[in-house]
Amino acid sequence: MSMPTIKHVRAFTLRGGGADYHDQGDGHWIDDHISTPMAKYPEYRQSRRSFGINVLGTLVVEVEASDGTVGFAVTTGGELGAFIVEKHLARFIEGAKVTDIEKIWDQMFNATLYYGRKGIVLNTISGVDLALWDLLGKVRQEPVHQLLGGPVRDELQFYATGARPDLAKEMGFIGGKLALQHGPAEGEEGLRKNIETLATMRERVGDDFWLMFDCWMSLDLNYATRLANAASEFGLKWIEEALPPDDYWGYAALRQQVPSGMLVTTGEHEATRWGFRMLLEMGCCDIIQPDVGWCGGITELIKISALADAHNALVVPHGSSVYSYHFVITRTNSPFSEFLMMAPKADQVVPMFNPQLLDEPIPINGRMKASVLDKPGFGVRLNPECQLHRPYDH
Ligand SMILES: C[C@H](O)[C@H](O)[C@@H](O)[C@@H](O)C(=O)O
Ligand SMILES: [Mg+2]
Repeated sequence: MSMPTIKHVRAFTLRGGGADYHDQGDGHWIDDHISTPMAKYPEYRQSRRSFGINVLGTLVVEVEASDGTVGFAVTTGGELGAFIVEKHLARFIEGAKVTDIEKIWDQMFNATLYYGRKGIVLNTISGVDLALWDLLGKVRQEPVHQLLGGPVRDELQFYATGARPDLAKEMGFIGGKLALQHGPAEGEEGLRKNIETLATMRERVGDDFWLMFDCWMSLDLNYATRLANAASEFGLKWIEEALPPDDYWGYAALRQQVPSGMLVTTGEHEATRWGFRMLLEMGCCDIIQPDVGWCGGITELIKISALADAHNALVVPHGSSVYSYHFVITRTNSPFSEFLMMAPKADQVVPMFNPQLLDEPIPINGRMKASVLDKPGFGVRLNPECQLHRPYDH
């Protein structure tokens, strides 16, 4: 069966929310005194935008096939990613068949090995890979989940990340993940405030609703251990990304030191099968949380997930909208998903990559039927009202 070839790949940038979901305006919970590795500097403690969490913006990758079919994807990457696509990766994409996804990935990864391996380069490779899966699905008129082997369950269930786990419970989510607001630089007073927040939420949600802390790489081993022990009294289900991503040794120690039954999770800033092999083989965590738009795309996440399965680890991808939903629904070791509450007060369910993706599905009562995903590719369209900018061409 002859398959179309890829005629063009184009890279655009977009600002304002979307895939770079930290790129929000004032008054948003996601930028309200969240603990980060920069919080040791008081001038960078109140707002993550102050130190540049949103400098990259969204990268839009578009691939057009010889039969006129167009696939696309969005991820975090902006102008840096656009440069890498147009000036470097395009040569491996244009002229290839729409089915050459593995080969294109291998060439993109090995050709950028001298300056890539993780971070913006893997974000960019992920964006291309997601666009290629979208294109293949559209050419074959099949949803991506069907290309991956099909659903293993009838619906997805979600926990919600945001400032209001109490409202998330009312909306039908299975749990609520709080962004930790105080780190080591704020001493015992900060630790007490963290626990007070957890205690208040536990009081509101009762005993059977998951509560988690997301520490966004901001702690040290001692603080994380003390936080976990203090939080145990209020049934903290997991402590997420407590340490910097490269501190595999610290994670391995933390996992031995947290109270019995508390889970240690990490991985959203890790990339490739090799990075996750380190996390798994060093016993760093119980759940890995790759972001499919940052770890290498669907093509790499398939490999990461199989490795995790062999280690009896769960794979719960970091919130990445449809790009992870189509994956999670097909994996037995991905029993639930994250949904990032992008409404400024975390008081209503809005599409995660708002406003960039039209037809982006949202959880209803904390769940999403697999049938909602039964549209070709990832089943979303780029919002034509979003002003695309193409900073480079080739
Ligand atoms: C809520 C966290 O601080 C981050 O903003 C979020 O992007 C990520 O860590 C998550 O797990 O959702
Ligand atoms: Mg996280």
